[in-house]
Amino acid sequence: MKILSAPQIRQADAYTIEHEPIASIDLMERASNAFVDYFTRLFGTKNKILICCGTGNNGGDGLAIARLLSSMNYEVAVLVVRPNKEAPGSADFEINYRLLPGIIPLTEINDNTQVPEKFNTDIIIDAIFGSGLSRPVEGLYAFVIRAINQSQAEVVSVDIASGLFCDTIAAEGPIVTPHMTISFQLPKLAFLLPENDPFVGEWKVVDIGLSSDFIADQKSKSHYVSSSDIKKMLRRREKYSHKGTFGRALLIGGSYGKIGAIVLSSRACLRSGAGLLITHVPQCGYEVLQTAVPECMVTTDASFEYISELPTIQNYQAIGIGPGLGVQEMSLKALRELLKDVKNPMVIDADAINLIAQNDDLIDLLPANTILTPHPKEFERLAGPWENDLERLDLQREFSKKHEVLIVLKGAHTSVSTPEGRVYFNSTGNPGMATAGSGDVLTGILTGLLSRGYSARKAAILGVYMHGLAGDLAAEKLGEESLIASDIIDYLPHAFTSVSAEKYLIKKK
Ligand SMILES: NC(=O)C1=CN([C@@H]2O[C@H](COP(=O)(O)OP(=O)(O)OC[C@H]3O[C@@H](n4cnc5c(N)ncnc54)[C@H](OP(=O)(O)O)[C@@H]3O)[C@@H](O)[C@H]2O)[C@H](O)CC1
Ligand SMILES: [K+]
Repeated sequence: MKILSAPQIRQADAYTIEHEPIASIDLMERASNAFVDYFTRLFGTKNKILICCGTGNNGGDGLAIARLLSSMNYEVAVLVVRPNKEAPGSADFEINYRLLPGIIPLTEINDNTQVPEKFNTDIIIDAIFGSGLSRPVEGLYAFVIRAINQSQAEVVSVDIASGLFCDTIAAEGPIVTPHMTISFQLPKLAFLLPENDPFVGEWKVVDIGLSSDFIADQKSKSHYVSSSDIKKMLRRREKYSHKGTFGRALLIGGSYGKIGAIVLSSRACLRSGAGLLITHVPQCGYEVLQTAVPECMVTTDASFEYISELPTIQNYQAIGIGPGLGVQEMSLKALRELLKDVKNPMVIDADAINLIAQNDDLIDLLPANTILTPHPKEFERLAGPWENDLERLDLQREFSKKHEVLIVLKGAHTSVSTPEGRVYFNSTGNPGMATAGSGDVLTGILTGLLSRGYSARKAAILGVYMHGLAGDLAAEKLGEESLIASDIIDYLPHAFTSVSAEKYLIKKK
């Protein structure tokens, strides 16, 4: 799913009005109906609702939503914020203003003295500003937004929190801090920047039927990975296949006290479809691996405690290195040798990333399209510091372009950047997955998918999605609090089957 900028969204709006064709007031009605449809699934008629409206089209939506909810027996009141008494609202705001039934209490606020300290209601629907915000909020609007934020009510924003820009980090000036945002058609970039989290809350995108042709034609550097994107990517295991067909994978890692990391990667790699897995560990890991993962073959290093040398690396479709590796001098030497010899894209994680960050010569040795999977601290070691999330995103894109690698920056909505400078935000996963070993599992999945013959871009997007989906399915059963990395592996089969089952059902129809 593409992420469009605020001007592109405005153009999509105009294009739809002209080419569907549909009157702009009817498009507003469609958007308001889509909002109400989702809202009424969450909140019953017992709630007292206050709808705070600006006088642009976001406010117009607010008025239409008030009318629709009132017709469904919700107890609704409307507050219009209009600093200049004489200034008319947008054309569609004014139409909906005239259509507002008399039974809905309507208050207009024109100056600061009229703003209550806080609002006494169960739910506030925030429709002051939407995608048309053009500058930070001040004056009367700021007073109202502060009162909204101080209220005990559940706050639901229409399209985007009032005061938040669609395409960037939070500006100066007050911004509504909603519990939920119900947004139109496409996610906004602002929803995916962690520091905006207080101004987004939970979010849901509802379809309002903007032209899909127009959206398909738009250029966008940012994408939100949806389940339908994933269904298109997932391959079927062919009937006439054998374990060689699915590729040979090699994992390198583990050190004394950290063999568990490479065990997790190995198990996840096999669960992600690798035909054959060889895991290279220091001698202390031999028995552990053979016992914990009987499906993989194990080669051992000359060293007992650390990786100090390379195994044979020919004939592998994919190599992953890093989990549990440590940053010993001898492991650095082995990594350097590996990077000099290897030709295919690899997966680089954990201490292998740290070693690359500490040794400037290594980054240029990485084969094109190698996937690196840093968490933010590791990425900072690689690419340097940033001021805010938007800068971090730019840094990630630039790093990928400059070094021709994919960066999987782990976190909520893990972002995958490609050498072309595109960024794909993941839509699965939960806070329960912030647990020891979760990253080792991801490395195994990515190595497994690469060995299956997926391109690096597809392996990264698909792998991150499946990792998150397995975590979500595990959390559904086990809860987020107790989730451990092994649970993610245990639920990987369910993740793959849930996506592929849907995919093949669609194909058969
Ligand atoms: N395509 C869609 O998704 C649809 C969206 N709809 C809804 O429309 C809004 C966008 O509406 P728009 O009228 O463009 O913008 P807003 O309602 O957000 O606000 C515009 C007015 O507010 C003024 N403004 C902007 N920033 C400030 C500020 N900081 N202080 C005071 N006033 C401000 C702006 O004035 P300018 O001076 O900038 O011209 C406008 O007067 C979208 O979010 C959806 O909710 C449609 O209903 C359906 C299709
Ligand atoms: K809003």
